[in-house]
Amino acid sequence: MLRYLTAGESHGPQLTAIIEGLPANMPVSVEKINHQLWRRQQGFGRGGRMRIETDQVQIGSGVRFGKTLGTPVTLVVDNRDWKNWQQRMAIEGEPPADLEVVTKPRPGHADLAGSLKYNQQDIRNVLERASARNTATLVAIGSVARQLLEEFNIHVYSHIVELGPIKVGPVEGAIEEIAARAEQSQVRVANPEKEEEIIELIKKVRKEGNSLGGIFEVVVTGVPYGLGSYSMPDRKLDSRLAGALMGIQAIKGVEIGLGFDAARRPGSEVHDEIFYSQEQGYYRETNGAGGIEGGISNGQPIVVRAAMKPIPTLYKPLRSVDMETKEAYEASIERSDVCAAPAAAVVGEAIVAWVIALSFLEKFGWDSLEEIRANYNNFMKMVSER
Ligand SMILES: Cc1cc2nc3c(=O)[nH]c(=O)nc-3n(C[C@H](O)[C@H](O)[C@H](O)COP(=O)(O)O)c2cc1C
Ligand SMILES: C=C(O[C@@H]1CC(C(=O)O)=C[C@@H](OP(=O)(O)O)[C@H]1O)C(=O)O
Repeated sequence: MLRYLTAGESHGPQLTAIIEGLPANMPVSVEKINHQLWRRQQGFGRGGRMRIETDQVQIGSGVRFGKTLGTPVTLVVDNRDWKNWQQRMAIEGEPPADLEVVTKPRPGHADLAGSLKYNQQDIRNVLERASARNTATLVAIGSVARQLLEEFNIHVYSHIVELGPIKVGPVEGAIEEIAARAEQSQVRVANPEKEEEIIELIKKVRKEGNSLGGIFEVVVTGVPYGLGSYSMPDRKLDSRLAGALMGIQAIKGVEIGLGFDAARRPGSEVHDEIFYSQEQGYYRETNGAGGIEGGISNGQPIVVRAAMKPIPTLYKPLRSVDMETKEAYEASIERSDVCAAPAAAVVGEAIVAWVIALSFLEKFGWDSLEEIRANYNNFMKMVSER
């Protein structure tokens, strides 16, 4: 089974991920991982921390001469901010006498529930891991998954479809072109006319001490029939995608294909009719299902959207209560993102790539790239003959 674990605090020395279950002989490029890490750090609306960090991965195991060994792969990303936190985040010793203990929970963050659950008097012990800093490790593991998928011509793209109240609107072209335009945009939108409006909105919201969320879409092309299964809920490709996307900080909703809109339409305007031709085999003219029927990929592009709530740390804070004094307070904020939806889209791509790779290996085997390729080619032939 392909699986991963991540570890690391936001202001600790480093973030670590271990991937287990990758096939042997698969190319892994550090440069490609670093490129994905760089993409996650972009996007208008981010705060001061992104000027400190320049995320770079180090591979500590499982790869030799650029190829996997079939053994666990360790990925490490250093926190450059660590040097500013060494006393406050020391691994050993006593807390410094002047340590500022965090006792003021922010609505919308893990602060209150986390400090009660883990019996922490210092909310820093909660927020350090609840923070989305560790989405860097998700992008790193997702980038490795992507490199496996690329071997089979499977590609993952994303763009922002809504940001706060602004709908990007219909965007023209094939997904590759849409994603290429989004890649050039400071807010990952494929409609350049909307970019300025969105940037102005983020500036205004920042000035007001407020924050914004957004909705991003991830599309995967080249996915063969047969990933996932209807046989058990946890094997359904859609349930896996929804769970994985919901695992990203601040994601509050996931839609596959038409998603919530499917519930508002009659069946004739939802389901994708089936056609057959000698050249194409079975094909569809629509993709309301978003590439998944009965929990199984149906050969169409996978289309999934996720909704991110606004950032909880506000420069003009919401009302809360100091957990030590029980008094109402309005906290002062050091720094925060105002909008991180474009970054979340890159994390979304990564985690979607991970789920597709996991389901791909489940279908075609785990041990070596050559064996997987033979199984894949055989299955594709079987499908083309039906
Ligand atoms: C890429 C990214 C960046 C984020 N940046 C911040 C931030 O700067 N400040 C903040 O309060 N929350 C930020 N968040 C959101 C919080 O991490 C998140 O709301 C919090 O962990 C609570 O989890 P929940 O929203 O899933 O309930 C960010 C989320 C993502 C995905
Ligand atoms: C560090 C990252 O995002 C952080 C996510 C985050 C949060 O509360 O989730 C809070 C901020 O961290 P800090 O308190 O250090 O400014 C963001 O910068 C990152 O994306 O790499």
